[in-house]
Amino acid sequence: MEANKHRTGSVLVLGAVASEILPLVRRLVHPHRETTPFGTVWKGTLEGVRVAAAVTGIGKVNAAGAAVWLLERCRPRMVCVVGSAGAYPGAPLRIGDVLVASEVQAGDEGVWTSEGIRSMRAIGLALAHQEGLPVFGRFSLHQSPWYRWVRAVTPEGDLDTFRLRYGPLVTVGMVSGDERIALQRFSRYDAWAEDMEGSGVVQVCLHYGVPVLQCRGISNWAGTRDKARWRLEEALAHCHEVIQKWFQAGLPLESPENSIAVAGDDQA
Ligand SMILES: O=C(O)c1cccc(C(=O)CC[C@H]2O[C@@H](n3cnc4c(=O)[nH]cnc43)[C@H](O)[C@@H]2O)c1
Repeated sequence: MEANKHRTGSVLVLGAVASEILPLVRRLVHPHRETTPFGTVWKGTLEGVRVAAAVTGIGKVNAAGAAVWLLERCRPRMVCVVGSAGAYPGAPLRIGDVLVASEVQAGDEGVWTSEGIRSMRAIGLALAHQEGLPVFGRFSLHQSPWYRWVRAVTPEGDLDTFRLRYGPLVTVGMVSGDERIALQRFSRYDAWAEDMEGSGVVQVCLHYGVPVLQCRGISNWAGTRDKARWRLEEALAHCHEVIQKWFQAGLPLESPENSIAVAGDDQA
């Protein structure tokens, strides 16, 4: 609490379904609930930081729509997407790990011909622009001061019961339905895990110039449809453990750039 006593600005946290957001809502001081066209948003404070925590609905259209609606109204200093993801077999992840996205790919966009799939970059169509430069299907997050700050306060490695990893995610409209598709996607995208919302939110945030992070607990192997083999609750609990550490470390809402060295020193 002390670290954030004089902080201004708010953080917008987005999750597709209630179970991805409620662990955070339970920690909010004086939560106030509102309804949006996309779902519910709770507003309150956490560790002295104003937070809007919203359920968006599944898929990138719902997530992007909710992001626009809330960005317009809440004007947050930064956005954080939370939830679960399916790890690709072969990726350096275990079920229960937490993956913070170093980049998010828009996995559905491109051209699909009989000869194969061509990416947005290959066909020269930009999805957005950043500092005047075209951004195709890969949104890189690792250059942002926020990403560097979270890496400093929660370094990659073993925590008590799981591992925290920083690496690439891909967002897809159709989830991998079997291991063959999951393996194909692992080699096509060079991503470690897939989700269904991330790129939609990241793309919207790029248009608004608002920094964004994505933190997901690995609940399953992509391609595994049998929910009995998923560890959703555990993955979400671990994801929220990581987010909680960021709040406790005093999210640097004004200037993450100036706080990186300090955060790094804290880990020494
Ligand atoms: O019914 C299925 O076969 C099936 C397979 C994968 C995912 C689902 C979902 O309903 C996912 C909902 C939710 O969770 C995220 N998520 C978690 N694991 C995965 C995955 O392996 N592939 C894609 N998304 C995943 C996703 O972001 C959704 O919000 C159903």
